[in-house]
Amino acid sequence: MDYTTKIANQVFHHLFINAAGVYCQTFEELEQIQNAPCAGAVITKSATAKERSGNSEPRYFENSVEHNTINSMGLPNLGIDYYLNYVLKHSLKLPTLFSIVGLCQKEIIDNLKKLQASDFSGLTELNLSYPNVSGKPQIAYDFAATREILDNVFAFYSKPLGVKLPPYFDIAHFDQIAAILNDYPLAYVNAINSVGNGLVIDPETDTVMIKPKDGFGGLGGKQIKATALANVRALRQRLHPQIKIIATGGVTNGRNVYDHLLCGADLVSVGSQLGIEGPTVFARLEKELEEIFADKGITDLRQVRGKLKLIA
Ligand SMILES: O=C1NC(=O)NC(C(=O)O)N1
Repeated sequence: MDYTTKIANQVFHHLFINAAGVYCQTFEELEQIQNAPCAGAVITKSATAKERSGNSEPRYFENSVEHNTINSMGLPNLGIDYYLNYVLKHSLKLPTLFSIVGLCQKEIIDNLKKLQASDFSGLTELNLSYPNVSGKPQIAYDFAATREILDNVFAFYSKPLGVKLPPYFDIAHFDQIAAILNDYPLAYVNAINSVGNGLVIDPETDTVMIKPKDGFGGLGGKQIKATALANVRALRQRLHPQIKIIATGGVTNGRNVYDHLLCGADLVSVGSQLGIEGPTVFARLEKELEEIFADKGITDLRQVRGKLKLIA
C-alpha cells in the first residue's frame, strides 16, 4: 500500500506517529521512534518554556492485559530548548513534529515566538488539552479562550501549525469547536488527547492507582476507542478539507487503525499501546492493517478514508 500523505510541507510514507508524551521525553526515546520500522513521523513531548519535573509518583499505570492506561504526568519535560536542540541538531530520518504547551497564554505565545524565530521548519502541534495540571482547566473546553489564543497565535505564527484537542461529548460542542477551528489556517487537528479525569482502583487494596489529584487522571487505550472514533468522525465532517486530521486514541490493533481511516484520519498516532508494547507496535499495526486491505481488495487509501457507511 502507498501510504504517502502530505500535511502542509511534510510528506509521510507511513501512517504512524507516536502520541506526544509517549516515547519522546529524551533524545534516546525520540531516536527509538525515528528508527522504528513503519513509523511515519515523530513528535516531541509537549514542551514548556522551562524544564518541569511534573506531578508526584505514582503518576502512570498501564493494564497491559486490558490495553488501558491512566496518567497524571503533569507535563514533565526537558524544556523547549532541549527539544529545539534535538530537531535542529540532528539529521532526522522522519518528519519530526514539535509539541508545544503553556500553562498560561503568555507561555504559549513566548514558546511559539521562539519557534517562529528558529530554523525549525516542520509541523508544530499546540497542545490545548493537557488534563493533568491541577487548577488548570483544559483550554480547549473554554471556547472563548481557544479563539483568543488562536487569534494571538496566528497574528504572528507563519509556520504550519496543528492543535491537539481533548475529547468532546456533545454534538453542540463538535459544532462549536469546528466553527472556531475553521476560522484559522490550521495545517491539522490531532484528536483526541486522553479522556480527562478518569479514576482507576486497585482491587487488592481499595486504593487509587495514581497519587496526583487523588487518583484522577487521563484515560488512554482500548477504553477510549469509541470516543476517539466519534471525535475524528465529527471533526472530519465539520472541518474544512484542507485541515488534516491526525487520529489518536484507542489504537491497539490494525482494525482500530482501519476504523480511524473510515472516520477520516490522515495519519494515526499511537500512545498507550506504544507505551505498553514498545516501538515494534507500528510494524504490527501496519501488518494487521495490510491483512484487512487484502481481505477487502483495497489497493488505495482513497477507498477507505472517510468512507464510513451509515444505515439508510
Ligand atoms: O496532554 C497531556 N495528556 C496526558 O494524558 N498527559 C500529559 C501530562 O500529564 O503531561 N499531557
